[in-house]
Amino acid sequence: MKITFIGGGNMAKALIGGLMKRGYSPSRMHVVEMHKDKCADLHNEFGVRATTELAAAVAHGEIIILAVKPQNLQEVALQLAPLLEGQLVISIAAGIRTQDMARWLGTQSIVRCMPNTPALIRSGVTALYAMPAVTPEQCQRAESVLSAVGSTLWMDDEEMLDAVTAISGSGPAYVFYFIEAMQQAAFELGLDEEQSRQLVLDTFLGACKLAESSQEDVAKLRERVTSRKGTTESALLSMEKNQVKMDIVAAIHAAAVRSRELGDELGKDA
Ligand SMILES: NC(=O)C1=CN([C@@H]2O[C@H](COP(=O)(O)OP(=O)(O)OC[C@H]3O[C@@H](n4cnc5c(N)ncnc54)[C@H](OP(=O)(O)O)[C@@H]3O)[C@@H](O)[C@H]2O)C=CC1
Ligand SMILES: O=C(O)[C@@H]1CCC=N1
Repeated sequence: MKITFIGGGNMAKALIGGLMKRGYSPSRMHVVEMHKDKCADLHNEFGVRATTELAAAVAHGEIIILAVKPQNLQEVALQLAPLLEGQLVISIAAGIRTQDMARWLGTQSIVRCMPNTPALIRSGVTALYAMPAVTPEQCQRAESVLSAVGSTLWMDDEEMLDAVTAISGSGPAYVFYFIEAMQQAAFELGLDEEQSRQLVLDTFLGACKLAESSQEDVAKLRERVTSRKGTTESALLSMEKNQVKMDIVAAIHAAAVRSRELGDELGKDA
């Protein structure tokens, strides 16, 4: 399957890198990127053909992946519309609804999905939504691309993609933020950089593996770490006092609101 990415930024790179680790040949992937220096970087890093010219790259692709910022999507879709020859279009853009893309692109063969950056190491998770006109075979094609870089799940209700964006699309950033906080604390407590990296990352990996392998609720696993009058209790009491959990929940709601706002603001014709 030949894939053309429009937009060669962070997420396109994560998908290209992940697909290559899965064995996709770089010759099957073309990228249209508006910055010449980024085209050169993409070619040097992945060996893919990267160009500023839309037409030839679109003709090459059996699947077109829209990987530009939501703010650039309408412009790209309008340029793309006359070049399409029945290809499946997959959008990874946050917020932008399929009915708006269909109007701009002049096709209903559209799958909207939300991957995340761990796709680079084939540990991503992607939720997908297909417009009703997308055939089962096209759904299978979309799934085979995204499942090459991690797990996948289909959504019946497109609105749920705003929630997915807030949870797993943006989610790696929340995890990195927590890791940064723990590394700062480790440094302040006198551990060196290498020691903090090992202790913090192995703690995250170990806790996630334990949660994944356990049938129990994560709250139960947390309670098991928390000895009465012990160290964890002190930390968790401090977090509760500072409403850390409530703040995290509120922050994730803000991300979902932003996803819906992007759809409302950018879905209107300019
Ligand atoms: N980053 C992430 O973790 C995730 C991102 N997404 C979605 O993926 C999309 C891309 O995000 P991300 O990779 O982070 O963004 P980036 O800004 O890193 O990448 C987009 C690239 O496309 C370029 N571009 C803009 N207009 C055009 C055009 N007309 N033709 C070709 N290239 C163009 C941009 O240039 P310039 O910078 O000048 O605009 C930029 O280099 C977004 O819609 C985002 O919502 C989805 C899941 C996760
Ligand atoms: O921050 C963003 O808008 C994009 C979508 C999900 C992750 N990054």
